[in-house]
Amino acid sequence: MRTIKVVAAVIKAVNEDGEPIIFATQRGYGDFKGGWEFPGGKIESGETPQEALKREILEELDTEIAVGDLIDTIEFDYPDFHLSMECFWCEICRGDLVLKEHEAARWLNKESLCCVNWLPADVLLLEKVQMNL
Ligand SMILES: Nc1nc2c([nH]c(=O)n2[C@H]2C[C@H](O)[C@@H](COP(=O)(O)OP(=O)(O)OP(=O)(O)O)O2)c(=O)[nH]1
Repeated sequence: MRTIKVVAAVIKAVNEDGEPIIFATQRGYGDFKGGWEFPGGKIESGETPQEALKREILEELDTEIAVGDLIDTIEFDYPDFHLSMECFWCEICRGDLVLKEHEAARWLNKESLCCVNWLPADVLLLEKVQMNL
């Protein structure tokens, strides 16, 4: 089975009540349309994961991010491919998270984190994100 290498950004911020929140996006096209994910995409040849993530977030959300620590690498078998997805904590440096490709987006806190219909692979990451919010 072919492996697709993807990087994903768990963009963290603080809301007006001082609570930590993270940014989730809903896919606007393709096989997984309507599913919720962490923004990001495929690593191109010659890129580090961090470079790929900065490029993807600039392309998809018109926003510059700082890439922090690796949260986890998710390994998941979809019917047609194996996904290897490196997920990083990120923060916004500049920009307003403009949805250029996604259908919708939400800021989620610890309690609402599991309220959206996450893609199957992402479910494996949620516990770690929740523990560290
Ligand atoms: N970006 C992202 N992709 C995810 C997540 N969870 C998950 O299963 N995926 C899967 C969906 C896609 O098959 C693949 C990411 O590819 P991608 O974001 O480049 O999207 P795509 O296949 O539509 O690619 P393309 O049209 O831009 O080439 O990883 C996630 O949280 N974020």
